[in-house]
Amino acid sequence: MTDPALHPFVKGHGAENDFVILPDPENHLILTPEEVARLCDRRTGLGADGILRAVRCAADPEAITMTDAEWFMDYRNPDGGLGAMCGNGLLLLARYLVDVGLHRPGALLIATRAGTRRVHVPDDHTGPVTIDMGRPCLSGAGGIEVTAAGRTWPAVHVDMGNPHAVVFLEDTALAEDLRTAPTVTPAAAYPHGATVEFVAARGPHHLQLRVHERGVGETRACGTGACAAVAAARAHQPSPPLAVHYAADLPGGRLHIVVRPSGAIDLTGPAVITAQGTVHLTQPSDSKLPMGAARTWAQRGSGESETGPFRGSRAEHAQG
Ligand SMILES: N[C@H](CCC[C@H](N)C(=O)O)C(=O)O
Repeated sequence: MTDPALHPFVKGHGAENDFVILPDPENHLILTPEEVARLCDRRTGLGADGILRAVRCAADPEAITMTDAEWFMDYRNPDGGLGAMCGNGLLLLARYLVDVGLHRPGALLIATRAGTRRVHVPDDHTGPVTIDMGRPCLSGAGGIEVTAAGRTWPAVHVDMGNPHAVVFLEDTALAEDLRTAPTVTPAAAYPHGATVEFVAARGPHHLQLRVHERGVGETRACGTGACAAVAAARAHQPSPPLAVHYAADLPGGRLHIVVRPSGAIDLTGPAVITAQGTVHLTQPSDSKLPMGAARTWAQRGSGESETGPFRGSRAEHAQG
């Protein structure tokens, strides 16, 4: 008899920005803020910069009316808050869906609270993944300031589907200790908080970043943050006649940003699955999935599963 509170999970990261994926195709799980905080705790839980619940849009009456995507990324911050959009998380979720045969490699649409994003996943299970992140929005509050380590700097507001305040420094070390959240003013401009990027230019198309993420803390990398930094760096430039490639170096690794003539931004980065298993959920799902149903990682690529929760062949999901 399986414990109904046990649920399959997959762990992974993009440039060391790490996440727990909870497959929940039929939208059964009830994730409370307390459950999310416990799962993300690096001692009492699995440890992560966020939770990605993967839900078939067909199982969410609201989602199915708003998107052509087959899957919805329900992103949660470790403080228990809902997240609208997560670049590194979306890279990882797309890799997971392709690697376990739930979607064919190539282009796939994934719905988020910030809208639907088109993702490209190579069929080699290891190469970098790319997201069309859409156009950044720099309009909105002016006079943004960020205070950290007792110093205050002007900042550029960028919306990537989630809010960012970007500070340019000679050296990112000047931000000093980011274990305390920077203060962003005016507070009214960010009623639900903001992710703060500290950026140093290392070349005309090469940025170095440190990021303090809303609801998380300082992370090793931030996909939407890297895009926001590039958008802020180009705040006074017109869209380029040809695509422009930026390298964004973060403590956890390099992300690649391409600014297209349309003004839309592509994010390309690594997506590495590191573990799978089962986890005890204190809010047991009413899932019908017997524990043994967890699609094993070893089955990836076959597309066939006798027991997986997402039964069916790769061909069946090919229409996805
Ligand atoms: N925690 C932030 C989002 C950061 C997402 C970051 N991990 C990324 O890769 O984009 C928020 O609540 O807006």
